[in-house]
Formats: sequence, structure tokens, C-alpha cells
Amino acid sequence: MIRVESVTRTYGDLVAVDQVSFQIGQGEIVGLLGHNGAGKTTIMKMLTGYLEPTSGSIEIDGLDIATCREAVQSRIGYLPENDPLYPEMTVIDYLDYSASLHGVPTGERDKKIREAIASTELSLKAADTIGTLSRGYRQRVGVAQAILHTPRLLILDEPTNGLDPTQVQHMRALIRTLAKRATVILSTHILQEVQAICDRVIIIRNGRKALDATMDELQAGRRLLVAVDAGPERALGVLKSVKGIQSVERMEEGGPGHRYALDLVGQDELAVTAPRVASQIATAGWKLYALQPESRNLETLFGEISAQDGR
Ligand SMILES: Nc1ncnc2c1ncn2[C@@H]1O[C@H](COP(=O)(O)OP(=O)(O)OP(=O)(O)O)[C@@H](O)[C@H]1O
Repeated sequence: MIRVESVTRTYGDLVAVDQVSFQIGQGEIVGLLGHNGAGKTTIMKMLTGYLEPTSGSIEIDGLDIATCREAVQSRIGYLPENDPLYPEMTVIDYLDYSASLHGVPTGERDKKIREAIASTELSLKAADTIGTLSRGYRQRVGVAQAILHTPRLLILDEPTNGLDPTQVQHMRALIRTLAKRATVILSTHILQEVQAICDRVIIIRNGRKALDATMDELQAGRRLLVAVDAGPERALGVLKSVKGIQSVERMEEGGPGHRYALDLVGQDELAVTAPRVASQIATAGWKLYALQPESRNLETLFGEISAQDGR
């Protein structure tokens, strides 16, 4: 379990991360999504113990990172944004060196390195010099070093950055496989990345948490969308009077009828409120063209949040 409590980090006068809190349970795949400079890397560096928060606290598996840094770091595998690989080393030598840094006991090293190479499908490149590898393979070497000590938590900063579409597919498949054994937090500014891999998204905007939702919550309808042949002068009041409806908003025309978005009092109310709306419409004698839960879409939400930045 990861518990981040009111974490702030400043660089001089700049507040890069501002009072961010969240909790992540074992086995989740969480995407930190935000534009360049939003504060994602700073959060990740604080989670790994490489950077101290200016204020706030971080606990991993009940251990406070400020006081138990080494114990916490032994549980974490980290792929930094620009992984500082050694171009003149071979893959296997670099992984051996990384294993020593991770404190993998000498007797276990060969086995751990073999496992990491197999998981990242690097067998054919194991004897190659890192500097001769493509960007995709170098990223895999970065992931291999991050998983050498079988960490319970994997922190991947922009894992697909700079990869071509095929390499992106490979990396996503690899992350999904790794997530079967570890909790994964990855950062990205590409929302399709989150959609493709994550169970949950935390959107960071100007150092603050702008949204924290599971993909299921995003998909679940929060509002009911209705299209009827009644204009707003009649429809707004009648729809608002239905039990379970908090407010009614007129939407832009499109398709048959007039369109309205109905905010529900409680999200669980959808199944009981939708039939009430249908029967009210029938009682009013209107034609019903559409009645469906609105699907909140990450793209729309990210767009709305970005629009607040004027992006
Ligand atoms: N060492 C530093 N010194 C001063 N400012 C910094 C430092 N590191 C980051 N910043 C600033 O802090 C803010 C957050 O940066 P951060 O790298 O955490 O964002 P990010 O969301 O990871 O961005 P990117 O997607 O571009 O990597 C930015 O304004 C950045 O310029």
C-alpha cells in the first residue's frame, strides 16, 4: 500500500508539487497523467526516495520513506525518465552491476539476471553493447534493471517515451505482464497510454491533483442523457421534478429532438432513476428518442482540465 499525504515540493520559489495526496493498493496499475512540467517526475522521484518532499509524508507498506529510505527502496523498481544507461557496457554486464547496486546477493545474481532478461525478452541482445541498441531495447534494459530485485512496486517514468509504435505495443504488453506481480505507477502525457494499460488515472495539473478515478468509474455514467421532442420551456421543469434528478442542463442540438443532461442525486441511482424518467416522459406524452447514461471519457476530461490551463 502506498500512502501519499499532502505532499508538496518546491524548487526555490517554484511549487512543482502542491499538497498532493493519494493512496494506491497492492496490484493496481495507476497512470500519472499530465502535461510536460505538471509535476509527474517530481512525484515519482519523491516516491522512490530520490527527492525529499518539502512537506507532507509518504509511506510504502507502512514504512515512512523519510525514516526507512533503504527498506523502502529495496521494495521499489524505478525506470527514470532518461535512464542513465552505460553505453559502453554490455547488457549483461550492466545488469550485473545494477544487481550489485540493488543488493541482490551474489549467489542469486545469475538467476535474477536471467529472469529479468527473460521477462523483458532481451535474450538475443544480452551480449550486445548498450550503445548499439535501439531506443526500444534500451528502454527494456532500463526495465530489466528495475525488476532485477523483484520489487513489489514498479515506478516507470514515461516508459514509452521516444518509442516507435511497435516498440510501444511491446512495452505496454511487458508492463501488463509485470503488473501481475507488482503494483505499477507510470507517468505519461499520453492519455491513450493510460487507457491502454491502467486501472486508474491520477491527473496532475500545475502540481496539483486534478482528478483521481478508476477507469471503471470513468466509464460509469454520472448523468443521464435524454432526447425528447419537448422544448426546454416544458422539458426542463418536468425532468427536474423526477425523483433522483438533481439538475437538468440543456445540451447542444444534434440528432432528433431536444437533448438534455440530467444530473443524478447519487451515482448508484441510475438503475432506478432511468425508468422513472422514461415513465415521466411517457406520462407527458412526449416522443422519447434517446435515454442513456453518459459515458465520461478520459479524453474529454483531460481536455476539460487542460482547457483550464489554456492549452
Ligand atoms: N531540479 C529542478 N530545479 C528547478 N525546477 C525544476 C527541477 N525539476 C523540475 N523542475 C520544475 O518543476 C516543474 C515540474 O517538473 P516535473 O519534471 O516534475 O514535471 P513532469 O510532469 O514530469 O514534466 P515532463 O513530462 O516534462 O517530464 C516544472 O516546472 C519543472 O521545470
